[in-house]
Amino acid sequence: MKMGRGRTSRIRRRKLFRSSVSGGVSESYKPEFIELKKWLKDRKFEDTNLIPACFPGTGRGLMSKTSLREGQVIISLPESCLLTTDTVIRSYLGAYIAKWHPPPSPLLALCTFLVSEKHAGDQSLWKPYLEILPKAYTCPVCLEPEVVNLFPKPLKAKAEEQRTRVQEFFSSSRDFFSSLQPLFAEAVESIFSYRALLWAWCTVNTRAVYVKPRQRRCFSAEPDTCALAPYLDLLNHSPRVQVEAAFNEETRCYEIRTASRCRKREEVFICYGPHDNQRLLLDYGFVSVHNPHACVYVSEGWKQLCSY
Ligand SMILES: C[S@@+](CC[C@H](N)C(=O)[O-])C[C@H]1O[C@@H](n2cnc3c(N)ncnc32)[C@H](O)[C@@H]1O
Repeated sequence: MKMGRGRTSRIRRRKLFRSSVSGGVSESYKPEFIELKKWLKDRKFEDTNLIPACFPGTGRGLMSKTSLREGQVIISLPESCLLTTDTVIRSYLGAYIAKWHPPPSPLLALCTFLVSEKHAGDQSLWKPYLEILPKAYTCPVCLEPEVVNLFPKPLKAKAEEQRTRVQEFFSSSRDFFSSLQPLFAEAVESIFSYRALLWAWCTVNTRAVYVKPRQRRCFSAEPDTCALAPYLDLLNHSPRVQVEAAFNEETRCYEIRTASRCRKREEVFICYGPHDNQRLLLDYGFVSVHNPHACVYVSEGWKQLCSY
């Protein structure tokens, strides 16, 4: 192909260069995203700024449709789209939670709802959201012990702690799951398996946004600060961007305002926090290359050696 030398061809080449910098390939044509967009529209959310796309390096994320200014609200998700403990309490699980002693944790309520709705399949009102959730996760708790064994000692210890925590979460929740038997035709043990709970735990752990703590008597004293935010939770992390994210009491929407500019068709990032790579791997199942918060953990032996 002959390359022109005029202004139009320069603009065309610049455009080509830009899209190859981001390298994002739109996924908005996929049936699962078409369904999700319809579901969101029914809940009064229509996105003008972003489209789902797949990016080299970061995988699935959101791409800007137009250029985004500093200070612009990039997404404003209505309360009706959020999955919180309120959603769970209002559901068929509410009565079971209210009568269970000791009161279940807010995390258990969210995980139970996710597993139960996933089990409901086509009957679930949350199906379009559940369909776009990852089928599997890469947090250390999901990795084979042989893989965890290859981690540096401090990370291996944290990964084992995480596995113990999730296993205990499962064993301490089994009686509560048994109490839900009247809701299901199948045995609850086959629905609320360790595998299913692990998937739900990772879903909440890697995707939930922070909301103002609420205190309700039907839940244990653990903080009730997690909300699942469909679509918004497709935003990937970059330690280099700054955003403000919070539930706006006036608009009754969860809003994200960016402090960084973003060009058209680039991946739009948010910052999950100033996390080092150990924290990112433990909490989200990935590490960030060129992470300005990266640090090296040294074990006791090394500390003693360095103090000589
Ligand atoms: C809130 S979700 C973001 C959307 C997610 N990529 C998806 O496809 O559903 C968080 C997960 O995205 C992935 N992720 C986020 N930021 C990333 C990054 N900078 N590089 C690689 N993976 C990332 C990790 O798997 C993380 O657990």
